[in-house]
Amino acid sequence: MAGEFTKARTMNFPRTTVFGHNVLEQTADICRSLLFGEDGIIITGRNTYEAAGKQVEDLVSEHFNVAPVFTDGCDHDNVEKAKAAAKEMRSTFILAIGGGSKIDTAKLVSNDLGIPFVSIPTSIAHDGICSDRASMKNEEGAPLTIQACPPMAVIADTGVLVKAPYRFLASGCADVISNMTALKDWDFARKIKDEEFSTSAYTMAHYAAESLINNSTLIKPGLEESIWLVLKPVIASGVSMCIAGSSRPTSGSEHMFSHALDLLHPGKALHGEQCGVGCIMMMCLHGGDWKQIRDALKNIGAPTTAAELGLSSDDVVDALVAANKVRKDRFTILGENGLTRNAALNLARTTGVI
Ligand SMILES: NC(=O)C1=CN([C@@H]2O[C@H](COP(=O)(O)OP(=O)(O)OC[C@H]3O[C@@H](n4cnc5c(N)ncnc54)[C@H](OP(=O)(O)O)[C@@H]3O)[C@@H](O)[C@H]2O)C=CC1
Ligand SMILES: O=C(CO)COP(=O)(O)O
Ligand SMILES: [Zn+2]
Repeated sequence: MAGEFTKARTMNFPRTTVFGHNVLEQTADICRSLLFGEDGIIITGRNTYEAAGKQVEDLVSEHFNVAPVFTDGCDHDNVEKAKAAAKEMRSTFILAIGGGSKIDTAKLVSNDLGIPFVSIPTSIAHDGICSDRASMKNEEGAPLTIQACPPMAVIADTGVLVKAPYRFLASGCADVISNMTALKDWDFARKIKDEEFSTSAYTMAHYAAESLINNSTLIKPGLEESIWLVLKPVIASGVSMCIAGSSRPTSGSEHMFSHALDLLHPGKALHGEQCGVGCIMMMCLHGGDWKQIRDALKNIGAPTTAAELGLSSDDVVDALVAANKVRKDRFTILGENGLTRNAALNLARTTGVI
């Protein structure tokens, strides 16, 4: 006889996602349609205020009373600073205008204070612009991923994004392409460990990565059309995490390699760039088409070698050996014991990473 049915899930998604040319101009209307109260804060940075923050402030101030709060990276002090400003302003909403650090700060403030936020990216260096997960640094500077709120709305203006340094876009593409090995790891963990699995999250994350691989020759610097091609997969990748209720569809052994690099050799390369190179190597371990991953990254202009990441051969081998210890509860192709130094060296050499 079947047991009692006990399954239950909550999925939180962005309610409105607007992207394309000049969509920034819709910000006030979107805030009004979401029935935001009168007062709000803008979490932004010095560069990103210039790139879009000031424009948004001007656009919404006819209807709302908003004040910018300038933050740096997403850490405890910056989150507390933004929280204090939101409380002082009796803020009923937050506009996060910037890269991942500003959007992640807003996710945490929104979660802690129970007020909605709008994600207005000025660059797309990874797939966190519309996900419900925030990445912050702990007191030792080590990265920490926290379940938080997804944005109530995403407003991604291709005219703004095309002006950001191209390196960010290439990194964002690499982060999404790296879903390919995260998904193989997830399938592997389902088979070996009977891990909970979501076909819908899998399919969405896979579509996102495949679409960027297929369009890789069309993604170029200075082209608004390229941003357009990248946005939907990036959003889909974020939504796949909201469906799964974890980063499982988008973060596997390749992300563990990147997290290991952040711990051992911080600040050398961007998150997505590291995940892309990790994906080449982990795809080889899975026995998959790693050359397809490498070629797509090359077409886009993302790094495919240690040297392009600013790393030595030893740095890469160290991170490969450490990768399985980064998140022990996430089973991947690296297994429980990880790679030996020799195996790591062979893998990095075989794939031309070193
Ligand atoms: N939530 C998630 O899933 C993930 C989150 N992360 C987190 O995201 C953060 C990194 O995010 P990332 O997006 O790389 O960038 P950041 O928010 O750190 O921004 C990087 C730099 O780029 C500048 N910048 C951004 N947009 C523009 C623009 N249009 N023109 C000129 N300069 C610009 C920023 O300026 P300014 O100083 O004004 O902000 C900043 O100096 C880290 O905190 C990391 O931990 C990483 C991976 C996944
Ligand atoms: O970067 C992510 C997805 O691209 C999130 O992954 P983590 O949960 O490993 O931080
Ligand atoms: Zn990532």
